[in-house]
Amino acid sequence: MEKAEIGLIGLGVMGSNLALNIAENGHPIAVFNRTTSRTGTFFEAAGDLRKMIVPCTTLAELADAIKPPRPVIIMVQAGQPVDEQIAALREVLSAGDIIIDAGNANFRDTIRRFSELDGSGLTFIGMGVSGGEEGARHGPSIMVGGTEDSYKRVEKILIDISAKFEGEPCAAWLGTGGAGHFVKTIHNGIEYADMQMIAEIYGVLRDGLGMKPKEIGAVFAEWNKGRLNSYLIEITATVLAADDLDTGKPIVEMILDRAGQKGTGKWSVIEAQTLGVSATAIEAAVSARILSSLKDERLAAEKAYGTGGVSKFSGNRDKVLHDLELALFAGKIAAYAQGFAVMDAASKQFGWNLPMPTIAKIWRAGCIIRSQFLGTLADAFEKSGALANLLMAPAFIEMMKEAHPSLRRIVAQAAEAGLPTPALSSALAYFDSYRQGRGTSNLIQAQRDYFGAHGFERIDAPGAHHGPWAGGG
Ligand SMILES: NC(=O)C1=CN([C@@H]2O[C@H](COP(=O)(O)OP(=O)(O)OC[C@H]3O[C@@H](n4cnc5c(N)ncnc54)[C@H](OP(=O)(O)O)[C@@H]3O)[C@@H](O)[C@H]2O)C=CC1
Ligand SMILES: O=C(CO)[C@H](O)[C@H](O)COP(=O)(O)O
Repeated sequence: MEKAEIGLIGLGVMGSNLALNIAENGHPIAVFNRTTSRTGTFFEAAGDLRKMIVPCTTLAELADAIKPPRPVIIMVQAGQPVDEQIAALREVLSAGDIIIDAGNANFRDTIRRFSELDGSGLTFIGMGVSGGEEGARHGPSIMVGGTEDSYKRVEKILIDISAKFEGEPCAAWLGTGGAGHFVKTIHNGIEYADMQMIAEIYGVLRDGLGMKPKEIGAVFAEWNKGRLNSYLIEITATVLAADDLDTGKPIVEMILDRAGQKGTGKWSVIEAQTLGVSATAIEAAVSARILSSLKDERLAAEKAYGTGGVSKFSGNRDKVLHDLELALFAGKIAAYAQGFAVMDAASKQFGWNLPMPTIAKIWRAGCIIRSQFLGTLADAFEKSGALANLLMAPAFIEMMKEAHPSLRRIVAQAAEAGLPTPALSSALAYFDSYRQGRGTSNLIQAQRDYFGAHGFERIDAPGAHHGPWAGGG
């Protein structure tokens, strides 16, 4: 076989599928994995695609198998392993070659890696990839950060392997430096919020309405035909309908209620706070995963407090179901408004000039949060240009006006019933705070001035002022 066009390190879930995707799209690829037996197993299982794949047992072999200038994708665990692979690649690559980190890197690490590679002659790209195993194999959403020129050098391969939405590729250059990994991080933050709000609605259906998994699955399947149409709603319906092969019981009932997390949700929240952007639904989703991990404490607390006060939902069931659908939709709007506000602030802070309509468009297919809603969102950004907040786009004002009364009823009834809805409640509080022209921070300012002489602004005169308590705090 002629030399490969590209190399890939890391044949785990994502790397192996990306490699097959690249090969299937007609690009010969050289592959390497730390545990070499995995490379052999991968190659054996590649079937007809073997003719497009060069399995390598050392990085020197990998470098030698690729036609210069050599692009090499690193798809390993984020963090130290990426630094180790970059250091090892520097020994075997030469000027003009391109290192592409395609894992879920912290964008601050990506920025550091750009500066560490500066002057080395090597080009670096930090690239977010979403879509899980299936996306990697058949078309992920690809978010590229680096110079536009370096993107151009690998654009053909990335476009070929990406998901397509009505023929449009879901891969794009988004900005310099850490832009691609930042956008992927916020994608995941939104993913956390989407998943948490779906889980909260599942909780209301299970504990508030007493429904069984298959019935709940049918509700989600029905919702998937409407405004909530999305990959996450679709898989929720599928998961709820599935039975455990060992016990024959619904599989969800056999799964421990303790959610894992690898860091991107937490990074979203840290960056939102650092940038001074309110992202309460995402914060609540990360916190909910943290609380979920305290299984033993939660069991002890249930024993201490009992479940007294936890009651069923009342009222007409069809009406409650309709409210739940709209509540989830309203919560989704608030979470996306927050995620895009965080990206807007980061774009300004880091000078990325992030293209919001493009981001919404490349998330319409391939990625975990793909949905019909993202098309509406892309339209809103295209029509409105720069938006202070998605909640101010005319189409979203209309949608939120219709949906927020349902969110209010569901959050209120869930609170009465003793059912936790942290992300939905936070989304509602965010919306109510955002649309409240006269808030309550005047009192906070008065308190701050009282105890710390911090001063406050007056509504009727410019400048800094102190209250009549000055000197007495
Ligand atoms: N799974 C998913 O849905 C998604 C994952 N990602 C990101 O993609 C990246 C890879 O994830 P995924 O494929 O799921 O992970 P896996 O656990 O399936 O595979 C991890 C890979 O990393 C390699 N690796 C781990 N540590 C080292 C090291 N110190 N040096 C060299 N290689 C190492 C492993 O090699 P070995 O076989 O030798 O252990 C293996 O090839 C991560 O950054 C992840 O966050 C991004 C989008 C979706
Ligand atoms: O990037 C992804 C999806 O977009 C990965 O699946 C990621 O692992 C999800 O995050 P976490 O493991 O923290 O739930």
